[in-house]
Amino acid sequence: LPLPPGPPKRFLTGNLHQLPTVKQWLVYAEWSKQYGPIMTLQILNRVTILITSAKVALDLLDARASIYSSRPWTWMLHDLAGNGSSMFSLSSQDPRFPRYRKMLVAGMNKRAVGRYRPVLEAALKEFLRNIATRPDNYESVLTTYSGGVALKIAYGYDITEPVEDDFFVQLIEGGEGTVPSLVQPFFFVEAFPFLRFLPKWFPLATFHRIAAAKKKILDAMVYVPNEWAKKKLETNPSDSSFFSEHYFAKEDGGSLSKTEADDLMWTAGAIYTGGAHTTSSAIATFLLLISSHAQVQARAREEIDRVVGRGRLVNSDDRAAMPYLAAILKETLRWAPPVPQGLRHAVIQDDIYNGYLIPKGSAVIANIWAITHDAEMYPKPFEFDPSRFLGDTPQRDPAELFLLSQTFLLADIVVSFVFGFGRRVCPGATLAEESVFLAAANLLALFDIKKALDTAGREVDPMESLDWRTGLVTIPLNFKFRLVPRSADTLAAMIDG
Ligand code: HEM
Repeated sequence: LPLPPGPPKRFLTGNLHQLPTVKQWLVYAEWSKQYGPIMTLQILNRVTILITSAKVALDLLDARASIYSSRPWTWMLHDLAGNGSSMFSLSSQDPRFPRYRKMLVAGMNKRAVGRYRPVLEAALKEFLRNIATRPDNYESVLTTYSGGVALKIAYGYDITEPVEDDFFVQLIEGGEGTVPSLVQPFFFVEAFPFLRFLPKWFPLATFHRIAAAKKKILDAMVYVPNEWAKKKLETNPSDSSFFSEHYFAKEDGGSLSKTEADDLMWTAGAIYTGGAHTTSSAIATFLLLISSHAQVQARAREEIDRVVGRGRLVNSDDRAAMPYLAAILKETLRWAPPVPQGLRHAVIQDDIYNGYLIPKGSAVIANIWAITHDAEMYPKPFEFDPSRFLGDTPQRDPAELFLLSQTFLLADIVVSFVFGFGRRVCPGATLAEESVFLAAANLLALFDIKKALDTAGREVDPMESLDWRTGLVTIPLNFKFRLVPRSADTLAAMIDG
């Protein structure tokens, strides 16, 4: 059977010459207009299947999740950079996979997230104080918010002031883009593994030097917080976090086995690294969109004032009473999904779909951005229109949570599109939605979110200079907005109190 169609290949190197280096999700979406919703990208002996429609993604990654939930193995990431034990890289057939997922799901499901409420509320106040004074620095302020929540939940770590000097914040910021830099460009060692025996000093062995530099960063992101958390628990065993709960979980009060300690290190690391940049991307997009859609903003604020009044911050219990804000957040995630091409899946056995062969071991990329911009499912996909999720015939929620049993998918949720697919669906989705809701609702409650002004005092369209970061997690770059407190007294009382 043939492979799915795709751009024409060259002898031996296949599509190497066409491999996009920036904003791949846009390029793949463009190709799909010519080659259809399932395509092949072949580089030497490595096959990648690109999916750009919801139907194909759900047919394969959800309906056939038992064979499509692995990760492609790469020499650079798994072997040379030593990241094979990470949750994000682990094969679905590895015996650690169900153990990791079980720990993460138990630690990040709805009930668990409810217990983290005080953490979220403290981080929220810190965030509101920071964004009020440094709106132009939104990227760093947002990373501190989402990274701070993740660090506190994972390890019980409190970010220190000034945040620019906080070692863990720097680790998060420095770690951004490390994994994509190992898997997105094509390294010849992937096709010719014997190259890994080249000595490290050999002039053509640049890949060795890249892998070694990235290994340092990736190791630091897991080992350093792990050692910090262990030390902290020696002096303060009552501290509560994902880490401490597992550290003291032995019924007989004994210490963890090597395997248990390793599992804990990698799962806590997954919360830290998974949570650091994703939520911040969604909130940045919210700021971009809401600052340029005054009517949507006014309607959302009216809803918040009606439900909460002006005397307190919005909290998680208010969420159910705010359908319009819920629609805005769905539309934000649809308009710019934070992980636009998802994480690569891999298929563990030969499969056949619509007369095409999907060979065992192929990487499978479901282009989430293309799916949420499919005009058949979301008419006028480039318009920001929260009302598409309201009324009698709402369009499909791109981040819908379905409750399923723990045993079936090793997650208590299956989420459509924005949070990924099948057995790899994002275990942090509930926490993410909660953190984004709190930030968005309170920004609206406390500030008029306006377009920035130029030197002549005219409003600047934030879309004019807009760009997007290339990487696993994207974020809108180079836009400006203004936060005008609705009442300076209320603001001070709420966020300092
Ligand atoms: C708006 C915020 C977020 C978005 C859009 C998002 C999206 C995603 C996506 C698309 C995947 C890949 C799923 C797949 O392979 O099909 C993923 C995986 C993952 N996410 Fe998230 N995520 C978000 C927030 C978070 C948070 C807050 C955490 C942790 C606290 C987290 C932890 C993880 C982990 C550990 C994985 C790997 C799961 C696995 O490999 O089995 N994410 N996320």
